[in-house]
Amino acid sequence: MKLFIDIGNTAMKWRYTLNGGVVQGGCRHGRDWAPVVELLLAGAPAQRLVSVWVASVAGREADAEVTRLLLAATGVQARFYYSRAEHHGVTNCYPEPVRLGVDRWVAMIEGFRRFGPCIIVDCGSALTIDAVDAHGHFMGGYIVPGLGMLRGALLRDTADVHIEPGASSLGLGKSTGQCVHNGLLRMSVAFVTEVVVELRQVLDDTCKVLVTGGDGPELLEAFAFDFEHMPDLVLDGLEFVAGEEQ
Ligand SMILES: Nc1ncnc2c1ncn2[C@@H]1O[C@H](COP(=O)(O)OP(=O)(O)O)[C@@H](O)[C@H]1O
Ligand SMILES: CC(C)(COP(=O)(O)O)[C@@H](O)C(=O)NCCC(=O)O
Ligand SMILES: [K+]
Repeated sequence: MKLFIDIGNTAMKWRYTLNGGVVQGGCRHGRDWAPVVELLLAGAPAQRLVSVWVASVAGREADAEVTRLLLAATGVQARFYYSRAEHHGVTNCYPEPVRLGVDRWVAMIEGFRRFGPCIIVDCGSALTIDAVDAHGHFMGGYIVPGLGMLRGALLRDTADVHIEPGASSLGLGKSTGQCVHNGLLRMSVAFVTEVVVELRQVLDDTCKVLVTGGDGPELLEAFAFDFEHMPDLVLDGLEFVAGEEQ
């Protein structure tokens, strides 16, 4: 049985693969790693764990702690995949390739492998948009705060903005909560839409747009362009690149 883990800045997502079967889970981690690893292991199928591969953007301290916890509990040494200059036909445009978030990198490799040129929208703690052309060149991307971060900033930096959870739409808000939810949704959707429209003039107007990330379901309701919702794109990419490593 193999274990693949995607550690972002808000949530940890995991996937066990065992002779054809797949068991997945995920939760917000709050950077409290012990209970999250415990939860991850509690959901493990009763099979011998042979390998653990991790794609993490949570920082080296988090990586070391998760590695320690997994080793103590399973005896297996977690292996970390990091962004690089080129892999599986995708070339990295960063001057220092390893600085590119590995979640973005493995998503690009998976997207290019399956669709060729693609635009990847990851609605995570940060909202990222990345473009890969027909030659596998990572053209570049954008990093902006995700919906959770935007709401948090408004709450933290204002005295009278109190946000109750609520559905969001693109319409004018008629309460503080609605003004915030709808405003942040509209701002995020407008940004993504403008970039997609522009990139589809450069890449190809049928270029696939792949939407992933925890806030994906909320944003894609409002997208007016066609897209593929691929909530497991990062885990899919990690499983692919890990499978090719010895
Ligand atoms: N289990 C969860 N319950 C509610 N919201 C979540 C959950 N996990 C993630 N989110 C929301 O999704 C966003 C994070 O997306 P995700 O892609 O899961 O995280 P990461 O950035 O850690 O990869 C945040 O805005 C957060 O509010
Ligand atoms: C941009 C990110 C924070 C997104 O991570 P997430 O929202 O999934 O937590 C992550 O890809 C990252 O830490 N990147 C490193 C900087 C870069 O990609 O340029
Ligand atoms: K992510």
